[in-house]
Amino acid sequence: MITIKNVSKVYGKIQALQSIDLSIPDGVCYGLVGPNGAGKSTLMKILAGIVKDYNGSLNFSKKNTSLGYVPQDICLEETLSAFANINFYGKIYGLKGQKLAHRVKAVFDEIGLTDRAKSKVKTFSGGMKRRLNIGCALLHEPDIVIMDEPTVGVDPQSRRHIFQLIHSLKKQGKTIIYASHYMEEIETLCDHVAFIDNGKLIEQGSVTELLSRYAKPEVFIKGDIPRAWLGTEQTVQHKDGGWILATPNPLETLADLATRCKKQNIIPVQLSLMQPRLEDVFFSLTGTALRDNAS
Ligand SMILES: Nc1ncnc2c1ncn2[C@@H]1O[C@H](COP(=O)(O)OP(=O)(O)OP(=O)(O)O)[C@@H](O)[C@H]1O
Repeated sequence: MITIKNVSKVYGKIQALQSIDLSIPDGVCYGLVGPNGAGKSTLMKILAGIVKDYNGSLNFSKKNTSLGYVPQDICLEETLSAFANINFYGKIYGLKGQKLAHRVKAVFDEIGLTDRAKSKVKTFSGGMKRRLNIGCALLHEPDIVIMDEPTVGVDPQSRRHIFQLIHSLKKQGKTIIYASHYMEEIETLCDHVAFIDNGKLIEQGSVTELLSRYAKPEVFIKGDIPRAWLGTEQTVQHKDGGWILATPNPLETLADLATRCKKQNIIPVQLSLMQPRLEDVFFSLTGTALRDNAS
């Protein structure tokens, strides 16, 4: 367990973090979500021991916890080969000899770049550089992997690869702390999430718990259905050629619509529950969509 207590950080006049309290259980993938400038990177740098002049306290319940940190900005020497870069980081993490050679090989396999090990980094695509950047943090088999927006600017193939890698790290029981402003990624990868906005912790909890607490499913109906048919008491929004109905009782509304369709011999193209999204949770907490602020 990582316990973050009352952590604050100022850069000159900028309050980057304000009284953050968080507990991160072992073995989970923990998402940090917030718009640009929210304070995610600062918190990660504090966790990684890069930013040291902060207020508050940080406690790792396990003694001698090892950390791997994947920075937001790619930190590789472009004129050297992928192998030379990985080897360099391995040495920084204290590996040598057979152990270093074994881990370098294993990491190249994990990031799917074995056949490009001898190529210079400057010949790599953005996605390949990201994968190599991640690999550099895994050489010493850390207990905790901190990843700061590791999929920014990557192609779909590399993104898939990064996701597989994270699933594999989860299976190995690693704790992963993952910052992103892509909600879909957090929903796919993370068990827990903390929303940060303007340096403040807005809310945190398990993804399932937050979804059920803040966002209700909606009902979607699509077909030859005029707005008036849905009645005036419903909050209705037109989307993707159909209607989204916000309702406190989604199952009842669904059943009611099905009954009415049957009675009137209307066959909708689609009649379904729309699952709530983390984006909706963020919106209900802050009144803004994450992407309004994100790049
Ligand atoms: N070294 C620094 N010097 C001065 N201000 C900084 C420094 N690092 C971050 N900040 C400021 O602190 C605030 C939080 O920045 P931080 O990078 O932690 O946010 P973030 O949520 O990671 O944003 P992004 O998604 O854009 O990386 C911002 O206002 C930023 O401009």
